[in-house]
Amino acid sequence: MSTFVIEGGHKLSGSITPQGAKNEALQVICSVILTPEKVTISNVPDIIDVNKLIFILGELGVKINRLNEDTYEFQADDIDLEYLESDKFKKDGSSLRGSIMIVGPLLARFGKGYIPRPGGDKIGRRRLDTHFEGFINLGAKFRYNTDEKFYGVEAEYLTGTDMLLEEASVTGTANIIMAAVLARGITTIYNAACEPYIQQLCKMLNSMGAKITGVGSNLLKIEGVKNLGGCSHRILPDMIEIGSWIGMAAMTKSSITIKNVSWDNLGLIPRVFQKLGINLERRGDDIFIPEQENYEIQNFIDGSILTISDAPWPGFTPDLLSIILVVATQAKGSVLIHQKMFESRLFFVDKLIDMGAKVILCDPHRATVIGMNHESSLKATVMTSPDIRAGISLLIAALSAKGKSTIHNIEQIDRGYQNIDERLRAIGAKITRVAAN
Ligand SMILES: CC(=O)N[C@H]1[C@@H](OP(=O)(O)OP(=O)(O)OC[C@H]2O[C@@H](n3ccc(=O)[nH]c3=O)[C@H](O)[C@@H]2O)O[C@H](CO)[C@@H](O)[C@@H]1O
Ligand SMILES: C=C(OP(=O)(O)O)C(=O)O
Repeated sequence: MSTFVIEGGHKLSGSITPQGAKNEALQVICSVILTPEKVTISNVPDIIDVNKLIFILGELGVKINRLNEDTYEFQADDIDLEYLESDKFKKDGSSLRGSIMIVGPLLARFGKGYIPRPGGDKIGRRRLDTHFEGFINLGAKFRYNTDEKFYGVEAEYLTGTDMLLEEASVTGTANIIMAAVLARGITTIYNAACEPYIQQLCKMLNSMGAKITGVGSNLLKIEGVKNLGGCSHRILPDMIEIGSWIGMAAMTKSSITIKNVSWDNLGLIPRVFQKLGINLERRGDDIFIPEQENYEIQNFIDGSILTISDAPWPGFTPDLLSIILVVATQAKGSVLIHQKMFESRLFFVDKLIDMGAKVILCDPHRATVIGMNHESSLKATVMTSPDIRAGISLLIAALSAKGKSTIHNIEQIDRGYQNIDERLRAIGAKITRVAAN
């Protein structure tokens, strides 16, 4: 377990460039399984989760050629399906959430897809029903080994159909799309997730020869094709990282420019930070955040207290709520944070309370934050990162706190943030990585 030691209370300045999006990378890298031809993907983030997925593809027999630091060429022309039944795969596949998305493409192209219960953040129940109901609708046979927690789907071929998803699951939608592109006939997916990650996946698949319409909406129409070919694809900047840096600038009273953010793909993200009173300017495709001594939370028009909650896209992403919460601790005013999707993502507020933040955890889904308007700073402390977004939120809290904080279990942060300590040091953060013995 490695650790960050952070000396807080220093202003940051300069510019930071977001990495490629983790959640898009996990989808588009899985899609290379759909074709025997070469696929080139650029702006791939160098993070633990993505590297684990690339490793799994390599074990599956995909040829992987790293063309430069962030660009890979993949070729799935000699897949070893036996690996899927090995103990090794049961271990490798369960180490991240994104591995679940190899199932759809494997099923579509090879007639079978297996996966151990995937990992990812322990932030409450994370069911996979949407994925497997989708495959079953396309004609696959499903089995689940409860002892081994091992899922499997098989089909000689898949047949397009109309389906209405019970929930707009992000990875579930991606998985079903990747299965349906090679199915016989037409599939419609209603209540589809439509995050930029999904839009990017659809654009990439279309450039490989798929026929997907409705991209960006919650109703997708997919006309199955016989084969897909190669393509080149560039991953968008990581919108969750961008939100993290906006929050970090406000909490540390710093002036920061976030470069090349692909503003048009950020949805409500800038607006929600503005509701906390944070000034930010669009400059070309950059976001400039000026130094601000204070930021004041806007109430609703009728004067009632602001609520910020998550919702499937184009609603506000749940992955930024922990960051919004920490930033609110130093705002002027109060806000209710309502994390609707996940059951255990707000428990980290105990650490913020230890640091002096005024937060009431109303129940596992809701927390009221009474901002301190920077009148007293958070106190440095020792903490452990429970999940990726709580981890970055605690890191932001530590950067704003007076004194030396320690964050253990930073692998949880590294799995989604590339070289974070080095990049933050470049803009003035005093952060040191202490490797595990
Ligand atoms: C690798 C990856 O891409 N992970 C993301 C993906 O996870 P993932 O695809 O695993 O998450 P899902 O979209 O399936 O659902 C997340 C949770 O929200 C609940 N739910 C979902 C949809 C809905 O309409 N109502 C609802 O309550 C689900 O029951 C589940 O508990 O999407 C999540 C939701 O944006 C993000 O937090 C994760 O970062
Ligand atoms: C919850 C997240 O990731 P994962 O789905 O990989 O656990 C996240 O990125 O915030």
